[in-house]
Amino acid sequence: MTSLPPQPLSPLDGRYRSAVGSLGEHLSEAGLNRARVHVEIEWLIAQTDRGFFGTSPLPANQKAALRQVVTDFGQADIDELAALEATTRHDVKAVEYYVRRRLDDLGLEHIAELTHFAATSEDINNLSYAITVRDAVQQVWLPKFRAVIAALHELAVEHRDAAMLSRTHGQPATPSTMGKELAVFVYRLSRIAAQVEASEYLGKFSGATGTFSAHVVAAPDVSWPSVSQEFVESLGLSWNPLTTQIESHDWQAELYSRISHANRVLHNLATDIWTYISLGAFRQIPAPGATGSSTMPHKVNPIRFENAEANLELSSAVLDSLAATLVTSRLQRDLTDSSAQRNIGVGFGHSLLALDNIQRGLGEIDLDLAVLATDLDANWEVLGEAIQTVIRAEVVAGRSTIADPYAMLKELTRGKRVGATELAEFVNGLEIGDDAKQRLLALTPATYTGIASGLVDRLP
Ligand SMILES: O=C(O)C[C@H](Nc1ncnc2c1ncn2[C@@H]1O[C@H](COP(=O)(O)O)[C@@H](O)[C@H]1O)C(=O)O
Repeated sequence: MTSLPPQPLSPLDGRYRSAVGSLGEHLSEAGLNRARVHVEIEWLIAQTDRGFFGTSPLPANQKAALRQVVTDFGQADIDELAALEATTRHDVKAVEYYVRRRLDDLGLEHIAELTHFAATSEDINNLSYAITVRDAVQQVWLPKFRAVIAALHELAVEHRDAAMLSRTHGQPATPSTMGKELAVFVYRLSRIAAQVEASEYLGKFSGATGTFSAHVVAAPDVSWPSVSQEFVESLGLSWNPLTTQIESHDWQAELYSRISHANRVLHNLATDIWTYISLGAFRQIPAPGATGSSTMPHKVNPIRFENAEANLELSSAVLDSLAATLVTSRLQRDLTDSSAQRNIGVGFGHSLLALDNIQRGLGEIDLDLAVLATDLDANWEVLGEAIQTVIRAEVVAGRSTIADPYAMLKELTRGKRVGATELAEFVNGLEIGDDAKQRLLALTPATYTGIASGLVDRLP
């Protein structure tokens, strides 16, 4: 047997590439390296702008040329960095040498020694991760998450009045509407979206052990904490003033826990929709040319929701692991964070893939109102709650002397099938006020939905 050409080990880079490829712009090794080059170049510009060590601010065309190194970053640069790293065996040192070469190309050798000046690798790495994770969240993950919420919101509004039998413990319970049940998820997911939106992205820039030691010994008169703060903030990040060698990664733990929480709520949604499909409440719209089962030709399987379920679990496994491991680093640093952070894209990728499947799945289902109506009509006993509650109110109001209405309704309905006629007879025989009796006689399982429809309108 001949060996296969090199193959991706992760399905995210294989069969699912088209659904998650946009994350690679930020959370890939190349995305990280481009951000590192960006940070190194901005640090060069920040230093010369401040005239450190007798330098002058670079003219606009030279700044533009330096920044173009970042905007033009492509395959040749990826390869060059890989070749450099093969020698240095240190990824950030490779970036430094790459930037120095670009300074040579641009005739800026006189500032070469300011490349990576006073910086430790983590100064570059933590800012690069903060930038790439921020951009991945804001430009890719959140828009997809918001699109799923919007699709769900639309379905909730469309089905706001679609009465359905509820099932608590899987058993028939007080009816609701499909719109209200979907609105619950819209509300939950929207809260998490707002939390993710408000996430903080922290950065440190303070040298090998967070003490500015190299900085101070080279330039004792500079207010280095201010320079550090200004530099970190100029990259659109929040400044972390007090760290060891590494940024402490608490913001990452917070963010990954939030995404993982979103995954779990989405998992709840996926399994609920799966169950509604299984009960016949939602019909699946067959895709032309698609096959459900290789042997049972009649089948349309809920594969979108099943795929989402699996990928949400995988995403949370990775993100939970990152959230746990990243907050510990022995003494002033160990390198476990570096190795663990390589998998941030894996965590986001599985979540994004799940979102894509949920979005597509939501577009391929149709509510079957006839099935909902049949289901409701087969379960009149759910009105037992309505009747016993109305009797209680009548007793308190002095219009009834019925003793223990709950027990009375339990006797009539518990574990039994009770039809419309039997219930009407029962209500007619009750000693309660006429108003209450008429209200109960008018009630059907399909109208016993309280203010479920109106609750949908309360969605923000
Ligand atoms: O500024 C410094 O470099 C200071 C140095 N600490 C380090 N900080 C950041 N990166 C470092 C550090 N040490 C190694 N490396 C390089 O990290 C890379 C680890 O590879 P991987 O496990 O694949 O993530 C891999 O490229 C390693 O070479 C220290 O001694 O405190």
